[in-house]
Amino acid sequence: MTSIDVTNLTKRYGATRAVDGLTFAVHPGRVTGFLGPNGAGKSTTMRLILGLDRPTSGTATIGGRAYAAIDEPLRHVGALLDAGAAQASRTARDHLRILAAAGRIGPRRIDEVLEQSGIASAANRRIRTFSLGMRQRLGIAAALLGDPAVLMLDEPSNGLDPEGIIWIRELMRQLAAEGRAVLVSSHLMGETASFADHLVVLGRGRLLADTGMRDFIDTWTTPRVRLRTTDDERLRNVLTGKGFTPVAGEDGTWTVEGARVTDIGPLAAHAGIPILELAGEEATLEQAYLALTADRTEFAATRPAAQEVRP
Ligand SMILES: Nc1ncnc2c1ncn2[C@@H]1O[C@H](COP(=O)(O)OP(=O)(O)OP(=O)(O)O)[C@@H](O)[C@H]1O
Repeated sequence: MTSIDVTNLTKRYGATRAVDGLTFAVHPGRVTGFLGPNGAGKSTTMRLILGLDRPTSGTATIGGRAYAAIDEPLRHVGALLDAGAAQASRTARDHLRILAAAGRIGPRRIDEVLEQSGIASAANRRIRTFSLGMRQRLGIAAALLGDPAVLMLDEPSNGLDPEGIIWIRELMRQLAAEGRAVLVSSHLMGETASFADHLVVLGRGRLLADTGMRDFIDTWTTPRVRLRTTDDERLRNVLTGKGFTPVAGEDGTWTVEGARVTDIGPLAAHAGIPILELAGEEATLEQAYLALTADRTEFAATRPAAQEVRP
């Protein structure tokens, strides 16, 4: 089982610390979402892991080895960093053929990954005729070519249509279920929530969070319950008496911050208050992420949406 291990990794570009003392691991068998505002250092970290840039200090290893020390690296690590990098005058098949030959990968894999990426019917077309989504699929096909145990994908949903977004989500879940280590950067919180088990969040090159998805959401959001009753007065009195602050909505419902249905249901039952509706409101990854970045004020400056986050 192969992991990615980043240890005290720092990369300076002149006065900019793109990556600053970063330590985290990407474990096999799960999808790790890699989040952070623009310029947080996600792409730089991926480039350092792939040996495309040299760290100022610290290490990044895959299965305990630096990328440059791995024999036949395409068989161990697949990466999608810049889907625009493929030479536009080549066909998709030729592009993959050249990569396969360089990585000493048998040509049989080419058809498999073309099929798996949904571009088999366009295999003999020149890449210059490809849409952004097709280029993205070709980049993913290239990443899968060596059947690697580790995958690193930078914004893989970029340019994909709704069907493509569902495809990439299912593909990542499948790759993790097969026991691979999958690191995926994204700015799309709804998307990330749909495929990631674990999160690594960066801000200005530093680690802000390294935690399970559920824990992250629970830590950075407050639960909330919405309910409706025929006896508003008693409901308000009972809940206020228990330290809650129910807020009446215009549509006749009440909202209670900091409460779960398991808090409110038994209280109402015990007091004999008729309940017409009782629902917990699921907090989202986006709310949690914005709360985290709002809490660290240096990351909130460019994020007015943070004001919409529940306290
Ligand atoms: N080759 C380079 N030379 C100088 N500065 C660089 C270089 N590459 C990255 N940087 C700087 O390093 C910081 C981190 O950039 P990076 O692209 O890693 O962030 P990111 O989290 O991937 O951002 P985004 O979400 O916008 O892709 C930024 O301030 C960026 O300007």
